Amino acid sequence: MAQNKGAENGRFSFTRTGSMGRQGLPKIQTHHEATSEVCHDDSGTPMKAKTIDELHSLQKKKSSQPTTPINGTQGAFAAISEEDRQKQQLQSISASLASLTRETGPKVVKGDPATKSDGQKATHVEHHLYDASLFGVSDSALKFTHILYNLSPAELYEQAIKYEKGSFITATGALATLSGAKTGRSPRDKRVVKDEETENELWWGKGAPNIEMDEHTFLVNRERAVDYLNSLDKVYVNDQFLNWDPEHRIKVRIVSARAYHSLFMHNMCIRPTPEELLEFGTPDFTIYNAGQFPCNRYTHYMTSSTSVDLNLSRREMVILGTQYAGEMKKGLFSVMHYLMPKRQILSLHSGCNMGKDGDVALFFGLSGTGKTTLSTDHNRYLIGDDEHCWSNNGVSNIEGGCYAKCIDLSKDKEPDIWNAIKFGTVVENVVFDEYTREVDYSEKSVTENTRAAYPIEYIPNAKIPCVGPHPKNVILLACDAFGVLPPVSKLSLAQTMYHFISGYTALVAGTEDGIKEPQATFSACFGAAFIMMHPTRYAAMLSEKMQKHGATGWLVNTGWSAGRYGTGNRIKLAYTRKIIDAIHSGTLLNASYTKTEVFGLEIPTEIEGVPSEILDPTNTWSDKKAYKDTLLQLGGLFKKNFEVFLNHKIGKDNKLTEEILAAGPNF
Ligand SMILES: Nc1ncnc2c1ncn2[C@@H]1O[C@H](COP(=O)(O)OP(=O)(O)O)[C@@H](O)[C@H]1O
Ligand SMILES: C=C(OP(=O)(O)O)C(=O)O
Ligand SMILES: [Ca+2]
Ligand SMILES: [Mn+2]
Repeated sequence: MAQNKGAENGRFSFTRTGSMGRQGLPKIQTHHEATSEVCHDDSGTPMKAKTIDELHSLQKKKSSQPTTPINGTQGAFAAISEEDRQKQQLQSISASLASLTRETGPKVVKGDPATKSDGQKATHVEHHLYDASLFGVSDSALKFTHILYNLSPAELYEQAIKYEKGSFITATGALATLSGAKTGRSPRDKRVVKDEETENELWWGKGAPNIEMDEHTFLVNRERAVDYLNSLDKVYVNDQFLNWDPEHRIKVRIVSARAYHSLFMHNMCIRPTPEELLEFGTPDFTIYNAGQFPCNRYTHYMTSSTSVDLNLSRREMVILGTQYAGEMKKGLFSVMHYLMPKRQILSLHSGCNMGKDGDVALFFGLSGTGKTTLSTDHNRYLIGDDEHCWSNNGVSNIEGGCYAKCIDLSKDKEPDIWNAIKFGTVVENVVFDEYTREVDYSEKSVTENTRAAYPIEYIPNAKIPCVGPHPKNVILLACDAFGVLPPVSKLSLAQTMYHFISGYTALVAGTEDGIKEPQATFSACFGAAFIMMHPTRYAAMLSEKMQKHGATGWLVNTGWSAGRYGTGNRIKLAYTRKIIDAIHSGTLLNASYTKTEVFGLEIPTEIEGVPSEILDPTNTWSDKKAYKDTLLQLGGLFKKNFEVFLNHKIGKDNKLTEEILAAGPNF
């Protein structure tokens, strides 16, 4: 080891006597008091390793995660040996990957095929439905499928960097990756199996997000995905949880072909402890993500190469032809939108945070309206940014992570999100400097829908466990591209319901395939793409809960002001934050209000930190006639959209239904 103490203490000297000296260059003498002529390059304790392989083996300590048996456990696995437990786990995974038609296969084995010893020594299981000797085997039953089970982020980084083109480590340690041809969700390619159970329970037909497919076609696609996955050398399996409410926790298994997908779900779902993983058993729901492989266009119901198929009775989802990871997260959200209401629990497409005094706020809104940005608030505890449940126990986050948009992300305006983009975080489709690997968040060259997925604990004031008491404020976020909705209005319960059912916003570019510029849209319950039952079912639950717990509804326009998209400008985030602060603190509840025409919205006359003139849109438009025309245009769109809900009852009696109808625009 060099003992160079630096030039300033004069311990090394240049001499002209060394071999280099003959060529005119001085010899650097790196040891101070030379005691012998022999140069030792090593003065520490002798090496334990004799070979480089032995040396490498010293690097790794036996892992405590996730396979350590717990001593003295009372659980179901306490009595069985570690080997048996591993075998049971593999059998469960093998069952997940089994073909529904072939008699044998797959042979699954744990571990990376690249690590020689794993394939030979590790436990492996073979799936037999019948006696294989009677039926003969296919080639697919002869090979091993290696299972990379609940790998750690570091291991997934190594996998991604080694095997997945487009994977890089950014300057802050995040894993940059590409989602391929699809950089947003494909709602038109979503299919839901219509069977005896779902035919009557789900929302079908005009306006519904559920496009039907039959059970048989689902199985065709399932087989396609399973065969594809088994044809690979290795697949990733994540066993994780959804919902922080322990009473209503769901076990999910995600089988995927990419380390990117595995790390994404590691971040987005709730991560089991090693003890919880030991007792995981059979999952409640399984995703087969074969996203690199297209669906077969000759298959019934297929209208493109992409298909995202949900089978609620089988509790399975199949993904073909899209690698956009958001499909998995939002697919599971759809499942929760089915399972939770059946248990009288309201599932919500909303962000959620809590003040120091325990006041909880929900932030409803479609993609890009500000759920993530506004729920991530340095002065409040973050419960979650996107998917929640509201039960008799209060609120709980469904997920274990956040999925933030990062287009134009700035350290100043969104410091907590900025700082969460570090080791472990997946950043999708961002552009970075080739040399420094600094991400350029303003770059849209891959897509406008650039994203960061990080575990919720990367936000410093995350509330763990992610649960809270009943909400006090229900904030409906609309990004109004017409620029006529006021920055904030206080809503009556009937108005809250009207706007909740309408779900108005402008779709901004990116999150859904094909959207290039803001476009007015109505999406019931601020999440029509994910709800499974009729919107009035969720609305009735929301109104019942808001009434019972005395929550106040608000409509916040995070979109345009002083003109529509193109002429006006987006409301400054700093102002929206001040508005939200005033809602949380309670000062806005007691402010003085005036009523707007057409929409009949109560708007405050002043808010601390916000210029009063912007609070009423009539002030900000220079062309008053254009304002009135645009206002009426939007009002007309609302009316037209609401027509399909006119003959649906909400709640127990007709009173609320009538009030809701009257709470829309009047002109
Ligand atoms: N006034 C505003 N309020 C909220 N977000 C704003 C505002 N102005 C610009 N933005 C930007 O809009 C985006 C909102 O996205 P995000 O919070 O991820 O939406 P969601 O979680 O609802 O999909 C962020 O990129 C944010 O920086
Ligand atoms: C991930 C998504 O959620 P959001 O845009 O609401 O954050 C999405 O809609 O694909
Ligand atoms: Ca979000
Ligand atoms: Mn969302």
